[in-house]
Amino acid sequence: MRYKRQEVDDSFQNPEYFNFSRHYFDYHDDIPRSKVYQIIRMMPKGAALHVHSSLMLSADRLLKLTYEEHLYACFASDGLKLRFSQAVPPRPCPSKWKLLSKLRNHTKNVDAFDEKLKRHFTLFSKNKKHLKKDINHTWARFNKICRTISDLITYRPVREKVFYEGLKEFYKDNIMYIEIRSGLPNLYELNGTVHDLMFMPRLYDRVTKKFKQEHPDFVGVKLIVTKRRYNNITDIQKVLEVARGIKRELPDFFAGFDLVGQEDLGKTLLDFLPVLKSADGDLNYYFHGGETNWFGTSTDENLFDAILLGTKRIGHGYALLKHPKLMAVVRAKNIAIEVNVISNNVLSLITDVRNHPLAAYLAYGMPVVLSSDDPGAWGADPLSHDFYIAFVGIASKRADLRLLKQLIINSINYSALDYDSKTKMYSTWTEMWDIFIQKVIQDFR
Ligand SMILES: O=c1[nH]cnc2c1ncn2[C@@H]1O[C@H](CO)[C@@H](O)[C@H]1O
Repeated sequence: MRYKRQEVDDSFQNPEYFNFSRHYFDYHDDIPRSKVYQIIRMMPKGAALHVHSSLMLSADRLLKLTYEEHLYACFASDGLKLRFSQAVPPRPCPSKWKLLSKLRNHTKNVDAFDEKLKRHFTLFSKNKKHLKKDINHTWARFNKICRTISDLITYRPVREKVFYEGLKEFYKDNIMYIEIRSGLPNLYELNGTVHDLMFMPRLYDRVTKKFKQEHPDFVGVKLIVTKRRYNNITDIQKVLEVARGIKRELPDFFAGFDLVGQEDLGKTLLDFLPVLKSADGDLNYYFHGGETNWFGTSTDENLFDAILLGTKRIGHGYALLKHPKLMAVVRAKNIAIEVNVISNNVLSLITDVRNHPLAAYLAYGMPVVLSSDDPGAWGADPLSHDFYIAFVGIASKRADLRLLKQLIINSINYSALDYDSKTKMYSTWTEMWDIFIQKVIQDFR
């Protein structure tokens, strides 16, 4: 049984639906019709502090970029491979590299072709079959998507557009400031030139400055350098050196370092302790920690090491609720938990959003910020969908605008901005908030 459209906001709370699991995918198409959502969309949202830059942009926009010239495609059993090239790419392809423009021209139904292509850019699917599979299966699908998108956007001209367009989508969602996580790939040009690792942060910094010039009320972007946690300790050591280099060259743009990828299957912080510890204070950490629904595993125990290593915030912190002593430490040390509800739902940690520990974190008054992780891959707005699900599906029914306001203030407070920038951002945001409230009163009375 499905709820009626107009009941979408209430349906989370309606006892009639208590027996039905509330997966984000069930609500996805109805969310934009909700009045609460429309208000949240208009709301000035402060900062998005947990976002992977390669998955910021919507699948629709990515699809448009596949219309760029010189794009070759290879449909392989382990996913779609893409490469911009003047001639057939020298990379191996189990089938055959083909120009995407030619494939598209030869198809009878371009819309159907594009719709199918888009499925390689998003985990969102109305087909629930895969929801019955386990976390590792979901992650395997997700990793495929990450690889295909990464292929598309490692081409320098496309990456510039992706980032600019991504900023635009965030700005339109009324976000003023973003902390992006990026693994710094080596970008390439059509003539085969491959850029060094410093090229990406410089490009991001330059595009941000241009965007800021064109949107003076946008506060900016900072970078958290990442490396996948299946790498070995030497790789981590190398990227920490690169991170130090970025910090020296772009001190205002650089925020810190993090490890990414499926935490359950990857290496632990403890595995990298010798190199992470030697960084002693010269780099700020923003570690993922406890992105698991297991208990007593190396993944939830990563939380101990993240905190001992002085992490400024904790990415996800899903398993923190099972560690009351750590909860107390997190509160005492004022370490924000970066909650990404939709991500946890889509990546199979929970099948029903109401079971998210965010409810308890809010009830206990824990320092929480809401973010969206990979909104492009979820078919979600940059922050609005996450705010909507958190507000309507997880927070107390008695919660009101004050909760939303507090979460936004937290996002400013726990950002990597310096004190003066936070103060300035807060005062601009307050003005925007007042205008927003007036508009809500006018439009939704
Ligand atoms: O929820 C998450 N936890 C850990 N890593 C993630 C998550 N979402 C995305 N990434 C990682 O960010 C990179 C983007 O290309 C990928 O390495 C992906 O695994």
